[in-house]
Amino acid sequence: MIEVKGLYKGFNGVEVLKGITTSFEAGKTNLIIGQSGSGKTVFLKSLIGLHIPEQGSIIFDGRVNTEMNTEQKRQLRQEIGMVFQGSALFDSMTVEENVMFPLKMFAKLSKSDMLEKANAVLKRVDLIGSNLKYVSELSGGMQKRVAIARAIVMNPKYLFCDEPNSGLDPQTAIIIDNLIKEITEEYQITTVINTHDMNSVMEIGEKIVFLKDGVKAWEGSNKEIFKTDNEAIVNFVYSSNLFKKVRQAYLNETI
Ligand SMILES: Nc1ncnc2c1ncn2[C@@H]1O[C@H](COP(=O)(O)OP(=O)(O)OP(=O)(O)O)[C@@H](O)[C@H]1O
Repeated sequence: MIEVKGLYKGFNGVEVLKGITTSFEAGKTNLIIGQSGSGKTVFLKSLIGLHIPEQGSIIFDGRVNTEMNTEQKRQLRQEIGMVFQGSALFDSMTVEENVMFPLKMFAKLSKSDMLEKANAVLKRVDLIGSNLKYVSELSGGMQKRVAIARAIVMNPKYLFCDEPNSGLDPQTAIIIDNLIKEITEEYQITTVINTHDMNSVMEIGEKIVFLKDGVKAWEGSNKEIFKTDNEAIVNFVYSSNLFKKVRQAYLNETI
């Protein structure tokens, strides 16, 4: 579980995050949504430790970020898996080498133990048989699977995903979303996903934090989004006519 308390972060005197308080439970897919420029990336980077907040705290299963020593921070970094926008894989490496990369960097394992772990996660993401292919030979959806396999190979407690299904067709995007959701539940990972995708919100948004101008304007689940009368979130999510109709049908109990 990650608890966030009164988080402030700004740049050159301009506040971007303005006192965010929320929490993200283990085993759940937690989503951060909001308009462009609302502070989602700054928030995600603050959670990962790439930005140092001016005020507030981030508590990782009881460990307060501001109270950790160097060794504790190093330990925490090893418990974090990341899936970046665009996958951020190494083109010059095979699938297997990409997945083993974190193990080579952080774990003292024999080649055969690394291979065993890589194969286990590649199996989990349905990529067995692609071990020796180069990233450039894979489709976008397969590349995301490799990125997910690499993110979970160290058995992370926390998984951060930045726009994990950007650039994918809607069907593949939902498959990738559901894969992340299943893995999150299976391994009881605390997963936080930064997304623009309303399908993801509806499909896997077990907890949604909606940011507006650096402030948490709403939080709740995908089911609650249908019922809420919070104007900010309704206007954001139901900006399309289709979603407006779906919401109305849900409220009228015709779906
Ligand atoms: N390193 C930085 N230095 C200065 N300003 C920054 C920096 N990073 C982000 N900002 C500013 O913080 C604000 C929020 O940016 P952020 O990237 O978090 O938005 P976002 O919600 O992720 O947007 P998008 O959906 O377009 O990715 C923007 O006004 C941006 O210019």
